[in-house]
Amino acid sequence: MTQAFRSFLDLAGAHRLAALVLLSAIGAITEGFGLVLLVPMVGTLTGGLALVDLPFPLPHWSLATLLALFMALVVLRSLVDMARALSAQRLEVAVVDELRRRAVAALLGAEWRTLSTMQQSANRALLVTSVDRVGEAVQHVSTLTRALVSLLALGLAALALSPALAMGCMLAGLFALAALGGLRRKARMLGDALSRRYEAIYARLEATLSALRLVKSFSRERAEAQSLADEFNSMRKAERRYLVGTSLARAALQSGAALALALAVWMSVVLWQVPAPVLLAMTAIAVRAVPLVEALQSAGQGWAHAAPAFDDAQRLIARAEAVAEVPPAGVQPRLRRALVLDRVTYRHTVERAGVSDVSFELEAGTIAALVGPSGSGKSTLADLLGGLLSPDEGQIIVDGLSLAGGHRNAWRQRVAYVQQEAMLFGGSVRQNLLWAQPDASEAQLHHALTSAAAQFVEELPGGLDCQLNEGGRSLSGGERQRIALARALLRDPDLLILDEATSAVDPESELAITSAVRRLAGSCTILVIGHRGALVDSADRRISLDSGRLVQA
Ligand SMILES: Nc1ncnc2c1ncn2[C@@H]1O[C@H](COP(=O)(O)OP(=O)(O)OP(=O)(O)O)[C@@H](O)[C@H]1O
Repeated sequence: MTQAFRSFLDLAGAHRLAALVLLSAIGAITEGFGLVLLVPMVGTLTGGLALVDLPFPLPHWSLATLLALFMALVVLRSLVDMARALSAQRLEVAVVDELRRRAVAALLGAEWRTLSTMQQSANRALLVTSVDRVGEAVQHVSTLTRALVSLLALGLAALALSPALAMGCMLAGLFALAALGGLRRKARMLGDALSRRYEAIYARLEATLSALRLVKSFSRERAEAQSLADEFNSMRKAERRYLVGTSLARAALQSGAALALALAVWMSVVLWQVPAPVLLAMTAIAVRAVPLVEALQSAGQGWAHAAPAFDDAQRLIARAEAVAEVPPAGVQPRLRRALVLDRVTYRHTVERAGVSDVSFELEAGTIAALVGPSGSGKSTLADLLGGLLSPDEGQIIVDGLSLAGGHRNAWRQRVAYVQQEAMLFGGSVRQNLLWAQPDASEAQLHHALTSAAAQFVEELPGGLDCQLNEGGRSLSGGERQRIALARALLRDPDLLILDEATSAVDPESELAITSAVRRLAGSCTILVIGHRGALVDSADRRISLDSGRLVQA
């Protein structure tokens, strides 16, 4: 059993699979029974019933009774078919939703160390496109189930009517499916290639759309449009190659089936003198079976083509779960005395240290400026202090409590972070603020805005309810930074990390923010990362890094 099929079984749940198989079986039995009924019907019509010699007794019902029974079977079958289609759809939704839920939960629960190195465009491709392809794969499993069960029922009906003929037809069908196995394997390869194409398209799209300003100012519109078109073309080619495979299989099966049917009719009439009512019912069974064999082949190819999406999703889940964070500890660290770094070393890669052997103590309620040249390890140190990263060596201690295991995760709830590229969400200013503190009162929102020198919000159309577009791009960089600061303040943090948080504001706003931040000193410990400016100058002390090492504390 392949890995993809194992994950399908795991996600589908036994009761949903059982419902699907049961409904397919009822549908198939009804159909098989209806086809067998053709024998007494045709026999009654032609008067040839006496010639029919079957291993089971045939009912001598009137034509009206037979037709009524036939009708009842057709109605029953269409109702069962409807229920089966609904059950297949429920199965698809359940598998897709569960897979997406697991992937999102695994991603969000993973350590920042791994998350920060993942290619997020590949994750986006996976969560949107691959998961949809998983939906297709599930549809193929439903089709396979229905086709297999129907063929089984038709096979039994055929065996009951004419064992020799039935065996011959079954062998021909099996031979055809085996001969087309290569196309199923090819579909799997093409499915893998398609996954890679989707990842490339997402990466390309994301690069272009997030750099539109750059694209326009460098007059790269045509070149970007061309490279996007090239990506889409290679995806279309991958899709077309798969389509060629399925069309080829259908054509081969149809031609093979016509030949097999002609041969079977000839042998039945000339060699075995099969009575006309039986021959007619057998032909009806064969005519019904051929599209089912086709469905089996095309669903097999479809499954093989879509199954790599299952593997991709499971790979992501396994990778993220392998680095799952320890859940937050029950005891939440609080910073009321001191935050201590004790010989802390963090390596981004084996040969690349972010910070090395750093030790200092930060007194609670003070403002510290973390300075140093570009690449000296400031952001790495901020991520360590904020509980996003854990040291490879040494430890970080908050009021005597080491931030190891679940304590580091719990500590993050006491930290607020404002980064240089202030990240706002599409929606109102109010929604952006409440995101950090959902139960904040109106007064708290206004107070946070005032503390962050962001009173300009009151002047925006709608004030707090002013709608921002994606990423808050309808505001200037400085305005975004001040709203981001207000959002951070709403968390009432023990540690506030300001990573170049005033880089985009004008001198007047910087002074306003600096005095607001100074007012916070005492109630909150503040780490200001930057090179220069009023905020850095206002700090109580400077912690200076160079090449990941402490040069002043
Ligand atoms: N994900 C990563 N993988 C590998 N190396 C990394 C990674 N992130 C940072 N580094 C390296 O770690 C070192 C410290 O980087 P860091 O971002 O902490 O510096 P910084 O002082 O904040 O720089 P800047 O002022 O330019 O933002 C640099 O040499 C950087 O190239």
